[in-house]
Amino acid sequence: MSQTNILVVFYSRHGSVAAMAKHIARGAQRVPNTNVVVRQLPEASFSHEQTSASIPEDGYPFCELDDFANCDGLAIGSPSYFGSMAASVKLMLDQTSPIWMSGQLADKPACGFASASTMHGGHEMTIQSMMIPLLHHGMIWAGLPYKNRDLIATATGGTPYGVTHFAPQTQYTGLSAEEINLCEAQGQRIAELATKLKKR
Ligand SMILES: Cc1cc2nc3c(=O)[nH]c(=O)nc-3n(C[C@H](O)[C@H](O)[C@H](O)COP(=O)(O)O)c2cc1C
Repeated sequence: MSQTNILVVFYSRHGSVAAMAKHIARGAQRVPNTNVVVRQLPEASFSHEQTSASIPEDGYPFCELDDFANCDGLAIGSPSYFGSMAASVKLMLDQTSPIWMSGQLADKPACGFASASTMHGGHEMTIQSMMIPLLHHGMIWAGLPYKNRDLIATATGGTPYGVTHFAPQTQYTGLSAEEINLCEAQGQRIAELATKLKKR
C-alpha cells in the first residue's frame, strides 16, 4: 500500500503555531506508513507585492499548491488574528481554487490548530474560520474527541474543534504538557483517519 501523505501547513510570526506544528507532525509520524510534509506560509503583503523571498531564511519550505493536491490528510494552523485566521493562511486557501472544482481534497480529513494570546480572544473562532473553506473543498473535519483527557485537564489551550495554545506573551514561551499531548493526539488522529479513508 502506498504511503499516507499528511500535510501540516501553518503561518507563525512569533513561533507558537510553529511549535504546535512540530508536535502535530510528531503525532502523525507515530502512524505506520505515514509521510509527513511540514510547510510554512510567508507573511502576507499589504501592498500586494511579494515581500518574502521565495525560499525562507529558516524553518520549513513554503507551501505550494501541489502540497495540498498531494495530501491525503491536512492539518492547518494559524495565530488568532482578530478572532480569525491570519491573512497568510487565507491567502493560501484562496490559491486553492484550481483543485477545488476537481474535488482533489474532497473526502479527505482535515483539522485546524491555532494560538491566541488571550483565553477568550478567539481560539474556537479561528479554528472555525479555517474549517469553512475546507468544508467547501469537501474535506471531512476532524476535531478532538473528549476521550483525550487533556481536553478536560487543560487550564490553557485545547478545544474539541481543534487543538489550540494560550500564548500570554508575544514571544513563544512554550506549550503546556496538555497542549503538547493534544497536538500529538491531533496529528495522530488525522494520520489514522487519512489512512482509513485513503483509496488504496
Ligand atoms: C494582528 C494581530 C491580531 C491578533 N488578534 C488576536 C485576537 O483576536 N485574539 C487573541 O487572543 N490574540 C490575538 N493576537 C495574538 C496572537 O494570536 C498570538 O500572539 C499568537 O500566539 C501568535 O502566534 P505565533 O507565535 O505563531 O505568531 C493577535 C496578534 C496580532 C499581531
